[in-house]
Amino acid sequence: MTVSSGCVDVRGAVKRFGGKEVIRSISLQVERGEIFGLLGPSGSGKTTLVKIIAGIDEATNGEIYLLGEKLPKLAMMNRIGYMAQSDALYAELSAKENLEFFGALFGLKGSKLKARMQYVMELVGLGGHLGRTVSAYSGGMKRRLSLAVALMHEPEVLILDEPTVGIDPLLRQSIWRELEALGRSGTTIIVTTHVMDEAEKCNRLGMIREGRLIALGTPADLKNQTGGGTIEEAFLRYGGGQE
Ligand SMILES: Nc1ncnc2c1ncn2[C@@H]1O[C@H](COP(=O)(O)OP(=O)(O)OP(=O)(O)O)[C@@H](O)[C@H]1O
Repeated sequence: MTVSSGCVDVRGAVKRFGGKEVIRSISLQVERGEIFGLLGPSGSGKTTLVKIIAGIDEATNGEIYLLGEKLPKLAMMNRIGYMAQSDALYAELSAKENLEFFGALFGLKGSKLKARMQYVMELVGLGGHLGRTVSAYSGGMKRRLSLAVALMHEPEVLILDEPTVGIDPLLRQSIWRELEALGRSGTTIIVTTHVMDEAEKCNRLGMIREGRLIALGTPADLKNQTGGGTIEEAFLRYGGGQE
């Protein structure tokens, strides 16, 4: 048996939908406690790749290891927090009921469940809105609640698909501070974005275009290698622009 290196180890991942190859042999490793950003234009394959890493979708070819285990593996779901691009919440229930439901799925109950609910809601700036029905939440509040849900069971690996869309700059900053703190405490974070200032906050970045990984490195390395401009310029230099 091959031993996988890193906390997340993607080896030659390929994904085809029908005849169309949307992930074209991507390999990358993410270390424990790293914040790894996937940057790329709309339709480049970011969501498809993170779904494969989260074990929600299966690669057509290639191997994915998470925390040393080869995917797919059902037991890994307890160790992963996944926040999808569209919010998977029960609109007719309150935030508290949503958190209780998802918490229960991960075996949380009693005082632990309650404490965790309070903690994650404070973290995303929704401390005062536990009792409110989700249908009365704004788009940004739903995003924040989705993040709170993903954090409920203290996952070792957190996979976030465009977590800050629709969230105002101030709260976005505070969420990023929390992500950085989670990273420092050992949580591994994979985040997709097309916001350049968020890309700057990642420890390392993978730039994706048309299903291919076109560059991989720290934001500073990627900028230096392309003449010291911005991340956006680096992305274009690596050939990341839209056709
Ligand atoms: N279930 C599916 N069936 C067929 N094609 C799909 C499916 N899911 C994704 N695709 C295609 O795969 C490609 C990559 O899509 P994906 O959603 O991964 O891109 P993305 O980089 O996350 O884009 P965005 O930033 O807009 O979310 C697109 O061409 C998309 O149409």
